Amino acid sequence: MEMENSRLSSQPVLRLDNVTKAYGTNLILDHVSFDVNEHEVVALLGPSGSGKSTLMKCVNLLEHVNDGQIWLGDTDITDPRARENDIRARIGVVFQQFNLFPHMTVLDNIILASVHVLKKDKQESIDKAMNLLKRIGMADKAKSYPDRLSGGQQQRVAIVRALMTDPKMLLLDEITSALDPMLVGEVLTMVMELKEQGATILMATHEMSFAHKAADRIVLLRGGHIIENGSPQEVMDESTNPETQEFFSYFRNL
Ligand SMILES: Nc1ncnc2c1ncn2[C@@H]1O[C@H](COP(=O)(O)OP(=O)(O)OP(=O)(O)O)[C@@H](O)[C@H]1O
Repeated sequence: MEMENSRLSSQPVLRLDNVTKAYGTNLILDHVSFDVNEHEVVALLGPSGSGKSTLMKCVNLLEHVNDGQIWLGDTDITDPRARENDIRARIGVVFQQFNLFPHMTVLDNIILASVHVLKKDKQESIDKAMNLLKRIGMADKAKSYPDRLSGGQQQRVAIVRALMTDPKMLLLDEITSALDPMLVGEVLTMVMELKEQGATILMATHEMSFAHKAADRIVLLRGGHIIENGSPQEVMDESTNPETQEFFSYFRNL
């Protein structure tokens, strides 16, 4: 029994095991394996078209893998018997485009899944949402509609919404890419605060200096393969792999 417990406690929150994904004959992810451990922030980097979004979609069950497994704790979420709603509640997802419903207030957007999918008590959900909004200084926007908010505020509301189900981890897919550069900072500050509070995060990003500062580990994807998996220092500063150097020099020269 003790053995069993120690095995469970060292289990990663997310494990990709030889994940392979093709669109038709176009192989996008070729036996991709890596872990995200508890309280770890992992930045998924790679050139445009390298498969970052596809990988994120496979983890969020928006796409099916062709081969390999994705484990969320001890659940194989690629198993067709896995319950999609249960899994989605355990992973908080934020995408590049703010996906708030325009016809609903900020508060209604935030409590929607909690009340209608998880069937939580409405008042409890409202209290929780208001607490989260207070923490990011946006309680006064609860009754506003999304189009009255800046892009940065909308994205922070989307993060709050993702936190409502107390997910095991957050999946952040290019969450600052559609933002005016002036508004990127406030969203990244919120991600940094979540890291400091111990959140487990997998984020695809083009913000290299943020990845260097915030990530515990960098996973670099190229041509459907992981070519690096190490600390920001190892991967971004010290790697001698020419493909890695070429990728980061492109960003340094921007
Ligand atoms: N639904 C789809 N059907 C067919 N091909 C697709 C589909 N979605 C993505 N692709 C292809 O898969 C490859 C990887 O795309 P993906 O969006 O995952 O890359 P990415 O690394 O996220 O790129 P970016 O940094 O530009 O967002 C691309 O060649 C893309 O054209």
